[in-house]
Amino acid sequence: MFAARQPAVKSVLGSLKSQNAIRSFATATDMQPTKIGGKYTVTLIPGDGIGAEVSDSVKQIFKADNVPVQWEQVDATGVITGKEHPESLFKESVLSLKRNKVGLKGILYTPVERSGHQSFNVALRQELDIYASVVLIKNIPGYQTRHSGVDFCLIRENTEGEYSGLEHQSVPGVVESLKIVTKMKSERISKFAFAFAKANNRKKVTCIHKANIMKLADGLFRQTFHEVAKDYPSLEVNDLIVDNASMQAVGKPQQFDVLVMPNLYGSILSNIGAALVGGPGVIPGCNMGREHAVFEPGCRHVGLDIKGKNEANPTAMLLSASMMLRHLNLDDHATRLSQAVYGVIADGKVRTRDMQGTSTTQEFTNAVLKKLETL
Ligand SMILES: NC(=O)C1=CN([C@@H]2O[C@H](COP(=O)(O)OP(=O)(O)OC[C@H]3O[C@@H](n4cnc5c(N)ncnc54)[C@H](O)[C@@H]3O)[C@@H](O)[C@H]2O)C=CC1
Ligand SMILES: O=C(O)CCC(=O)C(=O)O
Ligand SMILES: [Mg+2]
Repeated sequence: MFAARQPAVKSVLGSLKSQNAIRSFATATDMQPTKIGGKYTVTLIPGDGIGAEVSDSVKQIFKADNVPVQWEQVDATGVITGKEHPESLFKESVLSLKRNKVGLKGILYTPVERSGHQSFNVALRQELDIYASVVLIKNIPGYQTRHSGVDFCLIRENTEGEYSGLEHQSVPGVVESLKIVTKMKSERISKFAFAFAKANNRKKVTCIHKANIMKLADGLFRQTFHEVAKDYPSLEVNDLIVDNASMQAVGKPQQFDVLVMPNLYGSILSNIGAALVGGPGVIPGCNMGREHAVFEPGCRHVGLDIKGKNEANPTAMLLSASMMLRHLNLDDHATRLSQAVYGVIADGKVRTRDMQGTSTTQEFTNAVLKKLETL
């Protein structure tokens, strides 16, 4: 069914093909978004930093293109203003996502200081069990970077590993930080990666780990990966230590196809991957679970330094929104949106500062709106 609806722009964004597979995987696991009066209700969490600006770009474009989505916006924040503790808004955003099953999200700020609260981004992924982070790293047509021929996909375990948040001080000056790796979660993320690779005609799945040092934790992840691999004999399989993988990603990224890894390595490699093809402002992503799907920029940066400056690149949020539309079976709107965004970048006249341009967020949005009229 999904193969028959291959989007016309697949040569522009091969990842759209991958998005079909993300959707088919999700659909197979019983996910039913809220739909009222022909419109999907989608939770929108703009997030902190540049979140409001890039979400506004999505809202303007959805409205102009008559996308049948109505937003249920929750202005959750990780910033403590002194007036109100952000916990209640965070809980509201989780409830909204549980109701609607589908969300579009910016990034919530997490204080670095010890007295600060836990990451709401991480808590949300754990609460909804959206266990598979999918980030697509692919050259953008018309935007030249050091490497061409980059096209790989990061599948990252999203709910445990180094992000378990379990730390304690045994005695003053000695801290233990627990990295949790379970057989069950290693198995399901490996299965997701292989199913994803097969559905997208990918050829190779690489497990990224540090099993030479973390023999028990990463050893379990790696061993489980190889056990699951036996069910997919048509796919090439290998594994790579994360340090080497980082070096290879910078030096020869064309060798990568689908990579599967524990949580922290996914954060690092998604940042390296972003830098390979255009930066944090252009990488879309999604977080898939059995029941919920939350779409968010793949590089996951809050961008407090450019908040309110009309400077942010909305591409990552727009392409995440396009992935979301495909997940909702709104393929035509999804394709129009990604085609318009890629078209504007390829034209080369309107680009934001992170892509060496001078255009503002709103000017980029206006250019996408104009491009949509031509499609
Ligand atoms: N209090 C403040 O004003 C600031 C605090 N921070 C600290 O940084 C932490 C989080 O920051 P990080 O994750 O390190 O990275 P980040 O959120 O600072 O982002 C990394 C870089 O990518 C840029 N960027 C991200 N998305 C972009 C987009 N769509 N378009 C253009 N540029 C984009 C940002 O402007 C920044 O230069 C915060 O938790 C905070 O501790 C960072 C900056 C300012
Ligand atoms: O939640 C946060 O504040 C940052 C987490 C992060 O770096 C990530 O999820 O990649
Ligand atoms: Mg990160």
